[in-house]
Amino acid sequence: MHPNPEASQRLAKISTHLRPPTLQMEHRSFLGQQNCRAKGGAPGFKVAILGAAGGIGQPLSMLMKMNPLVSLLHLYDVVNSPGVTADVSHMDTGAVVRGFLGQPQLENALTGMDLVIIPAGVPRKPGMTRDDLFKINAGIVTTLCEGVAKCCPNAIVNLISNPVNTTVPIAAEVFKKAGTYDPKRLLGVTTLDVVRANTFVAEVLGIDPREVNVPVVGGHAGITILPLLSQVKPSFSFTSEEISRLTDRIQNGGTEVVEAKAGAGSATLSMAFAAAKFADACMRGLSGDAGVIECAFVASEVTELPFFASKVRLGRSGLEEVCALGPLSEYERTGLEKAKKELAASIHKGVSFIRNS
Ligand SMILES: NC(=O)c1ccc[n+]([C@@H]2O[C@H](COP(=O)([O-])OP(=O)(O)OC[C@H]3O[C@@H](n4cnc5c(N)ncnc54)[C@H](O)[C@@H]3O)[C@@H](O)[C@H]2O)c1
Ligand SMILES: O=C(O)C[C@H](O)C(=O)O
Repeated sequence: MHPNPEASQRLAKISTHLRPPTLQMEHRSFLGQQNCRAKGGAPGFKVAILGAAGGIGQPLSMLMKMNPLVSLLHLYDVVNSPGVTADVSHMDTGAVVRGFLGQPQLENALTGMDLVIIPAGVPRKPGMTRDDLFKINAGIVTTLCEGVAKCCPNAIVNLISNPVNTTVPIAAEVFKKAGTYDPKRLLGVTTLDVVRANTFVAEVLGIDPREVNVPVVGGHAGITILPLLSQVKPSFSFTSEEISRLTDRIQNGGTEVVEAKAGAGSATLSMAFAAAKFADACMRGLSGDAGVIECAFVASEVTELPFFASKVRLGRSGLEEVCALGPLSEYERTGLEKAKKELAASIHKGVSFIRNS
């Protein structure tokens, strides 16, 4: 007999209350039903991750579950989302987690969402360019964006799937076709380029990377990734040798990871970190925070190209302002011309993929 029968009774009550229903809840949430935890209706954003069981998707799911701005987290994938959902849902943070598996559950995954983050698609292997992913990922992004247009046309979309320079124009065309396109709500995620640039520059300056801010403009592939080292904060005068070495490393940061992973994929952890940072900025903007500035690949009039990555201001309606490039060095002006040529072809490829389909 327990020395304190009252405490023993209370404990028994708590443990029967906790264990079996928790398991039932995980199961029920997979049927798209209301999760018990949702009944309080905590204020916050409803976020879906499409491709949640992948290399990026899993750590990103964890990071979004940790974000206090998220009240409901929908994890969708065509494989393995039940396991990721069960795992992440046990974290004792505020967001309610629901899982969705396979195409028949895509609409339930998307309905009511404020923010949709898309890291679905195949990653590179050594020797491949991001453009080599086009054949498979173009179709995946099209299907997912058709779902967004139908089920949550007002959601902000953070598109991660490569090649970003082409998948963003594809998404725009899908939304135009559906009559839901709003350039303020479609953002290609290029935050990893900024994250890398800050880190590599901080190494040279010998300071904490969190104190560094390098705008990275253009696009998200090779020479289209254009770090504006002349605008680095805190300001610093690099030698030409430093500029060329840093630019090369930032442009090839993705390849550095692909080669180091030797066939096991591309950047996942640093990308999840970057995506979580960008999603947080989007939600802060939506909440009405002032002065939220990030770089992203968006519909733009900063150059003659219809899409371009640059600093943008995020606000209550998503993309509130595309910032001008500011003064460029001679080195950056030359880089910009080369970047624009490649970007024009990548954008055209995405637009024609939908218009000729
Ligand atoms: N924007 C960037 O900076 C950046 C950085 C890194 C990677 N990426 C890109 O992100 C993508 C994902 O990379 P990863 O390493 O996570 O790949 P991964 O293969 O580990 O994961 C991709 C996930 O997408 C899922 N998926 C495939 N088709 C789907 C569909 N139709 N609907 C929903 N989910 C689907 C897969 O099941 C898998 O779980 C790649 O295209 C990669 O090139 C972009
Ligand atoms: O390099 C890749 O293929 C993935 C991603 O675009 C990256 O920059 O790490």
